[in-house]
Amino acid sequence: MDSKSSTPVVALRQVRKAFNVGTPIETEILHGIDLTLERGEFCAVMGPSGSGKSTLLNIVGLLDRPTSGSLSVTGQESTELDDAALTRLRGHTIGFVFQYHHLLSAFTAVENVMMPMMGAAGFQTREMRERAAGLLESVGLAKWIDQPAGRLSGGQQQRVAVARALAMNPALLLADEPTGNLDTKSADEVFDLLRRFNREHGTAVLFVTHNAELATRCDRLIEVVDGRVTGRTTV
Ligand SMILES: Nc1ncnc2c1ncn2[C@@H]1O[C@H](COP(=O)(O)OP(=O)(O)OP(=O)(O)O)[C@@H](O)[C@H]1O
Repeated sequence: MDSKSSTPVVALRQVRKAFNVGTPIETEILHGIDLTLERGEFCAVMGPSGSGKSTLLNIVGLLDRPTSGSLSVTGQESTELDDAALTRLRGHTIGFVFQYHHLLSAFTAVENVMMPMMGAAGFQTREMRERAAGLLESVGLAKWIDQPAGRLSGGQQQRVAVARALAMNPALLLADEPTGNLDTKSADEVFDLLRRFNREHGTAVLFVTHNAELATRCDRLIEVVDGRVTGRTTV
């Protein structure tokens, strides 16, 4: 293994997060999280409601900063970066899928998948469209690429959201209950897609779920309870 591929995709050391809930009162939500995610690892995150899973994902996704501790993403120490550098690192390294797809419903499926590429330098429109169409084909939506996203079913919309998350071929995919709003069949399909991309491209995945059956199909399961990682189970 060369030194680049042996660098973890994510490494958190003693990460704490407190929120101001009315000056000068602070509530600490994450209490010193240590977590490493290697290239190609597919890790489920479970835990009770309110335990801090989304807060953790927002920090790993560089959407929010830790109050203290260190967080490196693909070897770059995020706490040393300014907001513009964080945005660049996020855009090139991390894809997101949420419980609600957050697509722009008036735009077509292919336009939605092109969006992350539009924000990055160096893509020609034709190249973006071809890549987006290829991704939609790979998630089984070749026939729907020019359909407005708002006219697709819930499962189809979530598959568009997966294709959009993969548009920049991210090293890391953060999925916050991506199947939580879907029927069992669509949930299975979306999970299988994430698993397939993980295996084919070595994309590391943090997959927050309340679904114990899907969690057993991941490489690894961690549990967040009261802002601490408690379980470290290999499934
Ligand atoms: N911006 C904020 N300001 C204050 N408190 C916050 C903020 N964001 C989250 N919290 C609090 O942090 C705690 C953890 O919330 P979080 O959303 O991370 O939990 P979760 O484990 O993802 O829950 P769920 O499974 O219900 O989605 C909650 O008590 C929540 O109210």
